[in-house]
Amino acid sequence: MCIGAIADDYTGATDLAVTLVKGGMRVAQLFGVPESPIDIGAADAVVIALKSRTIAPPDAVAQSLAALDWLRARGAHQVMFKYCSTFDSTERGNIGPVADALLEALQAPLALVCPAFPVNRRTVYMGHLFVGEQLLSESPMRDHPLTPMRDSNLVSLMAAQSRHTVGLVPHPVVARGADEVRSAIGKLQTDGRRYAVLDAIDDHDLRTIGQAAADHALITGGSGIALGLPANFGFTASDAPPVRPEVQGRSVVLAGSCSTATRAQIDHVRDIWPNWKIDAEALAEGPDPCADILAWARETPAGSPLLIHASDDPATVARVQARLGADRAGALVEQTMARLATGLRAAGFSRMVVAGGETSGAVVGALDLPALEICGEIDPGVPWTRTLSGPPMALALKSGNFGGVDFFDKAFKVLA
Ligand SMILES: Nc1ncnc2c1ncn2[C@@H]1O[C@H](COP(=O)(O)OP(=O)(O)O)[C@@H](O)[C@H]1O
Ligand SMILES: O=C(O)[C@@H](O)C(=O)COP(=O)(O)O
Repeated sequence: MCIGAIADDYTGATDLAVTLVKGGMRVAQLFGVPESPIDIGAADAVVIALKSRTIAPPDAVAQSLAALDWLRARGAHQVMFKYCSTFDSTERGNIGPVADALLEALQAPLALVCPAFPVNRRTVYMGHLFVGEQLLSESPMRDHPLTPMRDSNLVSLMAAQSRHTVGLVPHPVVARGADEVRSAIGKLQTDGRRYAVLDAIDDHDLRTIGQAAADHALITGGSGIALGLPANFGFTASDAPPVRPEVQGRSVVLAGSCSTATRAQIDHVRDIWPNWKIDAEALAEGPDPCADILAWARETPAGSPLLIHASDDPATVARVQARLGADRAGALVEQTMARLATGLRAAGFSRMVVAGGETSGAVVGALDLPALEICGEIDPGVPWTRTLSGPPMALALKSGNFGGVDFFDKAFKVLA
């Protein structure tokens, strides 16, 4: 195994997996650390997806170290810790604590920090993370239900979460190529820094950084930083046609993401597709709406995909959270989505798009899927996947802010 990756959520894991597949690698994507022997075939890279982004930091560290042990026991040459391209985290973590634990376990002198993903307009300049034209802290990510991002400076964000010191390799150095990057990293190391934030504003920068990181034991970042990694192991970009999951059945979108992109995608189909809006606040009082929603789904004519969503605008989410608490509100919606997913699968909905990282974690957990095969990409960072066990299903786990406005429609058209 050339690369062993640990992703802090399920959508992020498929995002990384498809990047490595496009780089020419055979990739196995697993959910959680396997508890029993699992066949990873001739995988060049294994991505272990955890749902560790917003859990208590000690739990995130323990799960990540267990994943690291599993990957190292199978010969992983280089380890990547994948987190969100918008650095989704809180002051207590979990990016810093997990990175620290991995750094120490691997006895790595320093690890790179680079969430840039330019194709989805996440760039890093002078250590500051931008989403499109806006600083992260001025983007809609400042109102994320679980990880509101109110600072854009990756050096200070990482320093606040980590026990170690953090330096910067600024863009003018990255633009001068891999040798300059290596030497800047060496200087930071000599100064006692254990993390280097790297600027990257386009894919060329990311390939430079990947090249400079060839002998690093640990790399941390978004999927963008993985663009340059397969080449270090002799892989060349795949020109194989995208695999289409050949799965028959009805189509449904389950959306628990309240991100701007998902809300626009919902608006795009809401007047066309049969849809059901889950009232997050009402979930606390009951009754459980799942039976009614499943009956509605079964009775709705099969001609169109269905949309089931809890997504709301920031002001409404804030009101619900003020009443229920952010964690409880999130958990109630996630548990509802999880129950719906199993009921929908049983009712023949075997083509499913799930919008939202935490939501995807809850759904995949309920469907009890140990692994997925990565198929063709729908929009950057979001592939179709196919189940490898149990009833055949095509699943697309969509990061909240990924995908064009017509993503839902486009996803099912690809399968038609
Ligand atoms: N109406 C709502 N009110 C409060 N929380 C909500 C609502 N709808 C969804 N949520 C929660 O918001 C969180 C969204 O996170 P996630 O699924 O990771 O989406 P994203 O990928 O956009 O970050 C989930 O925990 C979800 O259950
Ligand atoms: O890096 C990214 O932006 C994604 O791969 C990702 O991790 C997104 O997380 P969610 O928006 O919570 O799905």
